[in-house]
Amino acid sequence: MQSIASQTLIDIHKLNLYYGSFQALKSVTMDIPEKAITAFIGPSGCGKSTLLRTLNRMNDMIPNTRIEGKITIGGADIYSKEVDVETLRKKVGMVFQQPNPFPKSIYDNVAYGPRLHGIRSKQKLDEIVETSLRSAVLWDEVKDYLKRSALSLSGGQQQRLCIARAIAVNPDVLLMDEATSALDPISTLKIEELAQELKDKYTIVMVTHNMHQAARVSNQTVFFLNGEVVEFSDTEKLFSNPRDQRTEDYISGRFG
Ligand SMILES: Nc1ncnc2c1ncn2[C@@H]1O[C@H](COP(=O)(O)OP(=O)(O)OP(=O)(O)O)[C@@H](O)[C@H]1O
Repeated sequence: MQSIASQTLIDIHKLNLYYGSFQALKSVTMDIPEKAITAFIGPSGCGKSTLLRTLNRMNDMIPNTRIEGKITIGGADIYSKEVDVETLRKKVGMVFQQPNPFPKSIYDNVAYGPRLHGIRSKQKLDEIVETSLRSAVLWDEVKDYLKRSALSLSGGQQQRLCIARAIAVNPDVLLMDEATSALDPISTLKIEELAQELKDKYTIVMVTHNMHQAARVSNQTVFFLNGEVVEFSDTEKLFSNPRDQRTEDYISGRFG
């Protein structure tokens, strides 16, 4: 992927995160550019998902979690007391490893967020549902079945529905936590292509176990080890000419 020069949207500064007495993130500092795909890679347990969860405060839901340091998104401190977490999560949507549509119709899944945020007009909701499903490249497959249960869709379709549901509330950021690891290769490819399209409008941060996916899809890659950032580079550079020996060992398959 060619890197694109763009502005920082997410600024993480000296972030420490503790689960009880265990320190899972150690002085993590990075600038994540807007409208690009940033991938987090590293061996199991290195803190990728933990860091991703801090970006929309999903870690608030985990007991005994404590953080130090600062994260700003678009200049606003997301851990400040004034922040309304629901509003933050609207702006910073998330897609998980297992597709998790609600046991509702396809339409109601996408309309859920907009309704929650006060949109009542049927015409407006129809419009949002169509646009979101089109953006998630699912519209053509489901347009005649919008009343059907979301659970009747295939895993790959369900994941695209979850992306449509996240898009429907007009976020700035999309977090993807191993969003393709439960999918077959063709569905995976579709999500990767979709991410490429979505990055023109959204800032995407993805955790992936699959280095090839990071290399194929992302503009920037961050390599983590034991809760620390080892290297943050343009993806092409990180995979072709890593700065750190540990990155080289990891990408060449010597561990992890
Ligand atoms: N809820 C929790 N309570 C206690 N420790 C946790 C919790 N969640 C994660 N950890 C620990 O924090 C460390 C980082 O975990 P995290 O899930 O962020 O890693 P990861 O790089 O995403 O791993 P994986 O690739 O296996 O998903 C691990 O040692 C993990 O055991």
